[in-house]
Amino acid sequence: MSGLLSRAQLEAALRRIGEERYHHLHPFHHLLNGGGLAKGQVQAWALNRYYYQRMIPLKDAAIVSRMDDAGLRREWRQRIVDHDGNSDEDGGLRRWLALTDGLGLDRAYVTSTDGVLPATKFAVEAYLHFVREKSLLEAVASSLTELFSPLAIGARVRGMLENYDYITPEILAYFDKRPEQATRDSDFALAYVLDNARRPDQQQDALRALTFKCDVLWAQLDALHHAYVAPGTPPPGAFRPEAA
Ligand SMILES: O=C(O)c1cc(C(=O)O)c2c(n1)C(=O)C(=O)c1cc(C(=O)O)[nH]c1-2
Repeated sequence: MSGLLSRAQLEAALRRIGEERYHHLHPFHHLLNGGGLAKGQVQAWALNRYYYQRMIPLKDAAIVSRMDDAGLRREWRQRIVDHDGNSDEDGGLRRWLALTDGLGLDRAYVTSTDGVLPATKFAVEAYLHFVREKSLLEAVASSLTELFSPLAIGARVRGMLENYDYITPEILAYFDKRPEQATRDSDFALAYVLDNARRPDQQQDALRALTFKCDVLWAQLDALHHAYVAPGTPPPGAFRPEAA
């Protein structure tokens, strides 16, 4: 059994999980950032990730519904506003659709989610089930991948702008706001986890929750890689890029 970790040790252990398992290490992201993908493969990435984007506010609403404390709910509900906006014209989800529009995908096809890979759906839905079924501490800890997203997003935006002539700053506007929002959100979630994981078993739960979430992100990229890079066999009914 592991003993009780100090705050600093727990934080270091959480950060180590990100260094070892976060999706910036995935080969599909290396291809995406480095210009190694054809346009159809970039479309497949944006189309599949729409499924993740769309689940995030549902996942955060599930977390809010489990919080007894009004102050906590007030803090967490901002995440839902960030994604849903205050009208159809703004919010992260709307900006994600600007990306899929900009890549030439049909809006109705994207929002139907018909072309999304089954494995993407299973991974993303596992995240929603996790935050509903596990403790609030584990649900909050599972959001801590956001500690690592600003660096990953910076490298992605730089790489995509440099390597694909059809990618513009407007198309990638979704990512403009994320680093600041992710830093705010993950600072709050990290303090919550460090304050509330007081027993060794709770600390291990928090570490396992973050590992689980890294797996959710990794599995989405595995699915993309298998379907669209090698061996390149999308399952029946999934999005198929047009021949170049
Ligand atoms: O582009 C990325 O690499 C990336 C990663 C993550 C993440 O680490 O889960 C999120 C996002 N983006 C993101 O845009 C986002 O809104 C978001 C919400 C959450 C969450 O778990 O609550 N993660 C992420």
